[in-house]
Amino acid sequence: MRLPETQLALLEAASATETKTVAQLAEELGEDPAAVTRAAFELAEEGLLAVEEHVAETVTLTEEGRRYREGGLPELRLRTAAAEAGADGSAVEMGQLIGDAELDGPEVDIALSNFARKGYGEIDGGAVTLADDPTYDPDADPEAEALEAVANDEAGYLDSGVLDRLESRGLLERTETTVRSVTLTDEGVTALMEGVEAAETVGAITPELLTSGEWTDVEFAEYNVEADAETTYGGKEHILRRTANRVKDVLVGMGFREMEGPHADADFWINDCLFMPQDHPARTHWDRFAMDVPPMEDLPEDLVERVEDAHRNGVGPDGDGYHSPWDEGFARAVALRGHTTSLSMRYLSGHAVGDLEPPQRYFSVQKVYRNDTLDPTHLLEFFQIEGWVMAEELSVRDLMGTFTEFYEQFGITDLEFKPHYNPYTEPSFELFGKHPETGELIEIGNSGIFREEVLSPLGVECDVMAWGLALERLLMLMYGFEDIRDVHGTLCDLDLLRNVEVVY
Ligand SMILES: N[C@@H](Cc1ccccc1)C(=O)O
Repeated sequence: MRLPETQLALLEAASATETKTVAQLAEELGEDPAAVTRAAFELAEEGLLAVEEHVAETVTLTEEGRRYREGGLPELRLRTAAAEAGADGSAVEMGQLIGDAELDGPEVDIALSNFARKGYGEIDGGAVTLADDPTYDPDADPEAEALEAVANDEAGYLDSGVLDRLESRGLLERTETTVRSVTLTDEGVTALMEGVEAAETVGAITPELLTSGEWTDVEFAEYNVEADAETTYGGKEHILRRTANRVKDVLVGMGFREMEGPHADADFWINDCLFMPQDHPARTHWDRFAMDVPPMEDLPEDLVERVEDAHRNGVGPDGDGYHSPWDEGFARAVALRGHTTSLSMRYLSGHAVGDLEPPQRYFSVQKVYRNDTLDPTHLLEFFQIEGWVMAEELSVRDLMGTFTEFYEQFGITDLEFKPHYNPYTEPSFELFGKHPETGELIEIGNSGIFREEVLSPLGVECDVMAWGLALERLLMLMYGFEDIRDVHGTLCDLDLLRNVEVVY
C-alpha cells in the first residue's frame, strides 16, 4: 500500500491501544495540526484509523485576571489593609485604606463591591469596619485560589460556581474547542504489518514547484473536500456596506442619480431651507451635534434672503410665517447633519449641480448623526437612504408606488403607511415593515411632498416628493436580527457578521 507522507507518518505514530489527540500527534510529528487533522480524516475514510471527537472547554485568564493573580484581588488587598490598620477594632477612613492597598482607578469600585459581597465588613460614611469572622483566612479565598488553578491549567477540578463568578467579573474566558483523538483500527494494524510505503504524491503546491516548473510533472495527492477542517474567516464585505451598494444599484436601475455632500453642514441647508423654525426642539443643543468651527461663509445670498422671508412672512398671498426669531448667524452655524435632506436642498436649489429641469430623480446613501438614546433600534449615527423625484404632477400614489417597487427588490412586500407630520412636507407619511422574527411593525422611513414654503424659495416650480429611509432598518427586515448594535459598533456580533447568509 502507498500513502502520502503525512498519512503514513500519522499511521505509524498512531497506536491501537492508546488514544492520542491530534494536537499530541502534530507535536510528535512536527506537523501542522490542520494537516494532521486532514490526514486523520483521510485515513479514517480508508478504515485505517478511528477518529473520535469531543468538545472540551478551555479556560484562560484575561489580562485583568492575570494582574490580580500577581498583585492580589482588589477586595483582598482592601481587606488586608483594613486588618493592618486596625479596622477590626474601630472604623478606619476609607481614603487611607485605598492608599495603603494601592488601589487605583476602577479597582476602587471593584474592591468595594466585592468587599461588600464577600461580607468582609461594613462601609459606612466613608469608613470601614471589619466584620468579626474568626474563620477568615486571607490565604484561602476561593476566587484567588481559582485564579491560581486556572493559571496552572487545573480549572477542570474547580467548582463551576466559582468559575462562573470569575467569568462574570471578566477575569477569565471560556472557549469551546473540538478535540479529536485517533486510534489505529485492526485494518490499520494489518496494513502496517503488510507494509506501507510513501506515495510520491505532492500534498501541497509550493513556490519552488511553481518556479522550477516541476509542478507539471508531479502527481498530486487527492484532496478530500469533505474532510472536516478548521474554519478560516477571510475578509468580506460587511452586510451593511453590501446592502448599501445594493440599494444604490436598485435606485440607479430605477433611474436615479447619486448626490454627494458634506457630513458637517450649515444649519441653513440642514434645517432653514426645510422651513424648520429656528426654535424647533430638534434644533436645540440637545439634539444637535454642533461643530466648534467658523460659520459657513459660502451660502447663496439671494437664497438666504428668500428662506428668511419664507420663515418670517410665509409664502404666497395667504402665507403666514412663524412669527419667531430668525437669525442668520444660526443659519450659518455648522453641525453634523441629522438627515441627508440637506443634500436634497443643495441639489434642488441649483447650488450643487446647477438648475434642474423636471423630470429629475436623485438619491444618496450616506451617514447621518443624531443625539438619540442608544437602544436596540437607535444608534447615534446611521445610514439614510435619501431620495427625491421632481416632476410636473406628483401625488401620494406616486410615492407609495415608488416605495412598493423599491422594497420589492429586497423581498419586502408588506409595507404599511401612516399619516405623519413634518414641517417641510404636506402630506407626509411614515413607512412600516414587519420584522420577520418578531412580527412587530417597525418604522423604516419617513416621506412626503415638499411644501410651497420649501420649494418656492428654492425656485422650484413643479412638484417634488421625497423621503429618508433607514438602511439599518431595511437590514433588520432582510436579515431578521433584532438589535442594531449586533451589526455595527463596539458590541457587534462577530459570529453573525461572519456567518450571515447573503440575502438578495
Ligand atoms: N428628513 C426626514 C426624511 C424625509 C426626507 C424628505 C421628505 C420627508 C421626509 C427624516 O430624516 O426623517
